[in-house]
This record gives sequence, C-alpha cells and structure tokens, in this order.
Amino acid sequence: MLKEYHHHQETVLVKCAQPAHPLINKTYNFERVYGPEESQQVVFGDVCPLLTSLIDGYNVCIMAYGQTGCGKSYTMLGPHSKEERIPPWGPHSELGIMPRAAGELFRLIAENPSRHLQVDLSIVEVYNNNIFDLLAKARGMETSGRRREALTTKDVRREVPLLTREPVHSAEDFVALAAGSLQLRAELATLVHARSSRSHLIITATLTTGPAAGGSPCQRGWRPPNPVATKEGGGTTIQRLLTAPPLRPRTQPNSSQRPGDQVGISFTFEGSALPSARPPPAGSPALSGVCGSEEAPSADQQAERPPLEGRPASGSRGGASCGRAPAGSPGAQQPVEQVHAKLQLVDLAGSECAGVSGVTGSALRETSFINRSLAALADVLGALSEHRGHIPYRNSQLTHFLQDVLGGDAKLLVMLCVSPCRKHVAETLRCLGFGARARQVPRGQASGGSPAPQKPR
Ligand SMILES: Nc1ncnc2c1ncn2[C@@H]1O[C@H](COP(=O)(O)OP(=O)(O)OP(=O)(O)O)[C@@H](O)[C@H]1O
Repeated sequence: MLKEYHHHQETVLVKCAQPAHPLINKTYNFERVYGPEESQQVVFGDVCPLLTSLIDGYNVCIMAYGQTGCGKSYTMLGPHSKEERIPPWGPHSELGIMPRAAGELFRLIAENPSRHLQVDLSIVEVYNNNIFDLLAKARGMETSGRRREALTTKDVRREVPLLTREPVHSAEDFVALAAGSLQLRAELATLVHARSSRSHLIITATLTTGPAAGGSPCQRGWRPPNPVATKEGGGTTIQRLLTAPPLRPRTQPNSSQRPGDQVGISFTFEGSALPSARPPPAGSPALSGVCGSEEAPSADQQAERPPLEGRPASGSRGGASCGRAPAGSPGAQQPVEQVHAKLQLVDLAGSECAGVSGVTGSALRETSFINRSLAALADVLGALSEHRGHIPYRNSQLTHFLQDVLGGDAKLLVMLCVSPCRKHVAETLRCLGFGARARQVPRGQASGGSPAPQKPR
C-alpha cells in the first residue's frame, strides 16, 4: 500500500502489499525516470541528442511501451483529440516527441546545408499482425488496402520501396503528414481508455543525400549508407546502442483512480553505467525491409478493420500523390539513392488485460493480437539479451518489421509508460520487467555514417 510518493532520477522501487499478492518489493534501474510533474520538454531534452546522432548517420529508433492508457501516445505525439491527432505545429508546451523531433531534425538540417539531406516519411500501422500503409490510405491510393510484409535478406541490405514515401521539407510538413495518417489509425473505447490505440504505429523518416543520377523521387531504392564508415575489417559492422529506457510514471488521468489506490512507487538514485560495447550476437539479422504482399486482403481481413471515420475505401484512387508507391517488382532494376540514416518513431499499442479493459468480440481479438505481438517483442529482447543463437524475429510482423533496429545497427531508446494505480500493478511490473530486459540487450558500436561512433548522451 502506498505510504508516500517521491522519486529520484534513475531508479524505480515498487512496493506494494495487496491481499491477493505477496509483498512486492522490487527495484529497477533505468537511465532516467520522469515523474508525473515533468514536462514534455524535459523528456525531449533527453531524447534530443539522438537527433544529432541521426544527422551524423546513425539509425535511431524511439519506442514507447506500456499498458493501455498510460501515456504512450501522449509521450510520442502529445495530447490529441478526435479532430486533431497532433496539436498544430507551434511552441506548444505539450507537444510530444514526434513533433519536437521533427522540429529538431529540420533545425539541424538547416544548420548543415552542405550535407544536402532530404527527408521522406513513411507511416505504417501493425494491426492484428498485418502491416498497413497509412500514408497510402491517407492518399486513397490503390495499394492502401494491401497488407505488407516485412522482408529480410541475409546477404544484402536492401529495402524494396513498396511503402509509400513522401518527401517533407519542414517540421510543419512532417507533422501535418503524420497527423493526416493518424486519423486513420485504429482505435477503440475500452473501460481503461476511451481512445485506446488498437495498432502499433511506426513513423519512419528516411534521410537521403538526394537522388542518384536518373532517380525519380518516386522510384527510390536502397543502398547501404556510407560504405567507408560501415566497413570494418572487411565486413559490415552491425551494431546497436541501446540507450536505457527512461520511465514515465504517470498518474492515469482517466481511470477511476483514487489516491489510496496507488501502488507505492518511489525512486532512489543509483548511478548506472552504460554496459560496454559488445559485438552483435551470432545470428543477428542482416537486414530487413518491407515489401508489399501481392495478395489483396481477403474479405475477412477487410472486415477485420474497424469502420473508421474518414478511412478511405480500399482501392479508391484520389488525391495527388507521388508517394513512393510500389514501383515494380522487387527484382526490377530501380534507380537508387544514398540513404544517410533512418529515424523510426514507434507508438506501440498498449498491453492490456481483457478482464480490466472489458473488451469482447473483435476487440478481444485485437487485444489478443496486441498482447501476442508485445510478448513476441519481449521474447526477441530476451533472446538478444541471452545471446541465443536463434532470435525469433519472425514470430510477429511487429518484430520482423523492427528487426534491424532491435538486433541491428540502430540506437534504440525505449520509453516505458506506467501507471502508479494499484489495480494495474501486474501490468506495471510486466512493463518494468520489459524495460529491464531491454537494458540487457547487448550494445555495440553503431554503424553510422560518422567516423567515430558515439554513445548517446
Ligand atoms: N503526462 C501526462 N499529462 C497529461 N495527460 C496525460 C499524460 N499522459 C497521458 N495523458 C492523458 O491520458 C490519456 C491516455 O493517454 P494516451 O492516449 O497517451 O495513452 P496510451 O498509453 O497511448 O493508450 P493506448 O495504449 O490505449 O493507446 C490521454 O487523454 C492523455 O492525454
């Protein structure tokens, strides 16, 4: 039972006495812990250096994980309403990581004009273990209803450009494009959260150094980043730097929480050094990309999608759009561009106990897909942290899609969002356990474009 609520910087202590549970008294260490009173600006202050790494040529992934209704979307996107998934661009104190990252990205690009960096966006949701191209949907493109599939090639890193990619020239463009696609993301009212996301959202910003000769902006392929920087001893160094997961204990604003209901979460300061760099585990993936499934969704799969307001009918055409739509078969020769680095912003669907969220029918099926894919993510991190020979990336589309950031060469930042509410203690402990596991995943030197790999600050 909670007796006090205080926190320090890097450690979470969970103390809880409940009739049904034995005494819980566990301590978890993280690089940073944010209390409920800390602003979005403070949170972004710790994320911001990763944007510099991105400009330096490192792939970067920022991911929010946690129970439904605990603030993942708030953290990643900011407060949102039905009409406005992301607040308009501007000096908004509650803007989330995504719009702030967009602002910082374009600020850094403007500071480094000699690099000629160009930014393209692609946005997907992983819904019921299928990948859907939200940008194609937002554009009403013919391919929008198609399921996509993560594709891994062992020998060569290659991305088949079948996802829609749109160029953005400013933070405002970036946020507006993301906001448009987010209107189409699956969500549902549950007992825990009135606007629960039912899919994992992945926003990818690809930085390129401009099209290679002959390359049309609509037909770009993939080429490894700066081969000089990524080669070491004759082989490509595949590494990752896992920055430890900051934790955001948040009071759950929309639950029936009462003060006496809280789990005791207190925070004590304990320094925790970053683990030293280690080589990637055996069996690390070579690489992954995304390709469109040739198969159109079955009537059953179409029916799986919740009827969302504003969701364009599958197969409808419209709008303007030069998105990076499917541009031929994977084997077809395509003009290539020089990819500098990628930024992936991942707002995971929340883990959920069906008994608490009160879902039934198709919503229960969604919950089961969400929980299974999050379990698959935890399994992958567990296998990586234990240096197992086989890493089960292919057990879910989510882990397959994120394969090269989980076990590959990206700097990965996991934000854990937890509720201090006593009735959610089981989910809170699961979430903290996930974060602890993520911290154990070995880190290496990232294969960025800059000559000297650097640790995230
Ligand atoms: N730190 C915070 N300060 C103020 N409001 C917050 C904070 N965190 C979350 N909220 C509010 O709590 C509600 C739930 O947050 P949010 O939608 O981000 O949860 P979530 O974890 O993404 O949920 P789900 O996984 O179900 O989609 C929202 O109304 C959000 O604005």
